[in-house]
Amino acid sequence: MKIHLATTVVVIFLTFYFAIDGWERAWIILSTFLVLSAEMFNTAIEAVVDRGGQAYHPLAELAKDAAAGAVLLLAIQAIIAGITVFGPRVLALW
Ligand SMILES: Nc1ncnc2c1ncn2[C@@H]1O[C@H](COP(=O)(O)OP(=O)(O)OP(=O)(O)O)[C@@H](O)[C@H]1O
Repeated sequence: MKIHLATTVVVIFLTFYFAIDGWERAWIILSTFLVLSAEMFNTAIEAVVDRGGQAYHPLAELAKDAAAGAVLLLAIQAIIAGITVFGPRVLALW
């Protein structure tokens, strides 16, 4: 979660540094906050599962793996958004 929050601060800074606006900024901010939200849901699901006990259970495994998978999918989407929006601008600096 700390890594996600630090990344969010950096990404928002970059949207100002590169003067990104309109739909591109909306897409970047949406992607960032979706990852944060998914991480919070993941944490909530982990807490509920652990509250039920630490013993191995296939449903506990399914719940944790699905929640972690959701975070991974949205993180991949956010990386694609970042590369699409920031990539050409970073390359233009060289
Ligand atoms: N009670 C359980 N029963 C079955 N499998 C479990 C159980 N607890 C954890 N696991 C398996 O271990 C994996 C890691 O679980 P853990 O609770 O350590 O999550 P984590 O992803 O390491 O958490 P964090 O987000 O804090 O890094 C889960 O994705 C799941 O596959």
